[in-house]
Amino acid sequence: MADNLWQACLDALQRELPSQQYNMWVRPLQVQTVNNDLILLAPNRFVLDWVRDKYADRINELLIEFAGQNHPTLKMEVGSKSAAPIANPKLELGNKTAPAQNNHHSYSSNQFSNQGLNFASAGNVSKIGQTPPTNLKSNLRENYTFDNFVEGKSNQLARAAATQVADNPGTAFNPLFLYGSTGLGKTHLMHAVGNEIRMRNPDAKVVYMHSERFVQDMVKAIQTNSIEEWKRHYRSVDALLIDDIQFFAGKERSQEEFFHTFNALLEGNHQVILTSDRYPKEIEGVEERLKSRFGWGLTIIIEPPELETRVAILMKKAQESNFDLPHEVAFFIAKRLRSNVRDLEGALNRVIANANFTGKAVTIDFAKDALRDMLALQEKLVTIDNIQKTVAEYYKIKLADMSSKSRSRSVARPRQIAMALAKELTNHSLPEIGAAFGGRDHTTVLHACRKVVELREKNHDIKEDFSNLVRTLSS
Ligand SMILES: Nc1ncnc2c1ncn2[C@@H]1O[C@H](COP(=O)(O)OP(=O)(O)OP(=O)(O)O)[C@@H](O)[C@H]1O
Repeated sequence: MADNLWQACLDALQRELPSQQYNMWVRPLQVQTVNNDLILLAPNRFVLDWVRDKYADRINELLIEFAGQNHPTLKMEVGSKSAAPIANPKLELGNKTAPAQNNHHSYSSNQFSNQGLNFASAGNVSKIGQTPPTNLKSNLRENYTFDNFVEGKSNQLARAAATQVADNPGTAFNPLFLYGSTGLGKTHLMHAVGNEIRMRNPDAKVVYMHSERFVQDMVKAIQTNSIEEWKRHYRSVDALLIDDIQFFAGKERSQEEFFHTFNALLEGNHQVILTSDRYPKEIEGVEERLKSRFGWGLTIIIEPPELETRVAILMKKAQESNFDLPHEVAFFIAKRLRSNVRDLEGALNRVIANANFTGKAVTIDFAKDALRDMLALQEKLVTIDNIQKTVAEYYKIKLADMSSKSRSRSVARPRQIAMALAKELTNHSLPEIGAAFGGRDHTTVLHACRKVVELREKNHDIKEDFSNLVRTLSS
């Protein structure tokens, strides 16, 4: 009965939530009933807090909807139905038979435990019956940590997933696939996981590698007749981090080797983390079977950071460099440079260098001057014209509808989105934007901007449309 009721809730949540959120937070929950309590068991505190915060209200509504007056009381606890410490093959240390294929949808009792148990054993797995790697360097960049990764809406899920993986390597989400445009922190997060794993278990073999380097290494191994050894080395690591896997495109032999390495690692519950500049299915020139395997764990996008996060990143980076960056200057830079954290960093470094060199006070005018060419480039990239064309194409409406008087929803909504984008992505004033949209009043633009903020909160499709458009326009 409770199972049916929970299943109905699950079905509804699956329809309502973006799949990655559903897979990440809702799917791992187990249900138990005691008297008239419906107890959701979360695998750890982190998931519990998140679900309680974000989804408990909605779950309650669904319970009332499906069970009516006598609906059970919703409770949440950390725990698991199958309390017996089984199910995690990594704990069976002497066992060399391959464990069942890891699948991110099947969570076992101790997969999410924060005890580090899984990992301690993962470290041992590579020592059993295998030659320890001798020539694989970890290549981890120590300065990419969770501590100095600034969290915002755009990267919150990715960061949370990365934290889970660092807590439970090999079992939480395997592989973890992070994708998004260039310079948004994918590499940083990947190293942060690696560093965290190493911090907890200094013996862990964590190897970071750019995919191009992986290919080069493999070619070299073939040339020197050492491919077998090469394979053994890769397959014995506890965590393999491969960056920018879109560079595998067209390299069939490397894909083949990677496919086998990847399977071996997953089967042994060793962690794999991958990044790419696009969604796995969209990577051209990579075999279907490999792409589909990329999606076995958890696939998460990192979006361009919103204004507040951009300001926070600048302030944090300035602080790390012991540079006193006035808040309004950070705000000015963040407002002008929108698409990419790497550019933000570049801008900040330039301001710091100029300030040190000239000894002048750091004001908005100073920053304007120091960043003149960067700002000019950005201005040229995003124009209202461009926004109107892109949005019209995206929604398959006529460009003329951007300025028309039509109030039909199919036209008015895209027009409002285009106005909001113009406000967000250009430096035009509200009256200027109104003028460009068929001579509308600035209050109409303001209304559109507010409406779009509201819609992005409530409506997943619009949220996604908006992000897609920002990405297209900013890249
Ligand atoms: N949220 C963040 N907080 C702090 N620094 C960040 C954040 N996001 C990105 N950065 C910094 O921005 C720079 C670029 O990030 P990174 O190299 O991780 O991007 P990427 O997404 O891997 O890009 P590419 O696809 O080009 O490899 C790095 O120096 C990184 O530290």
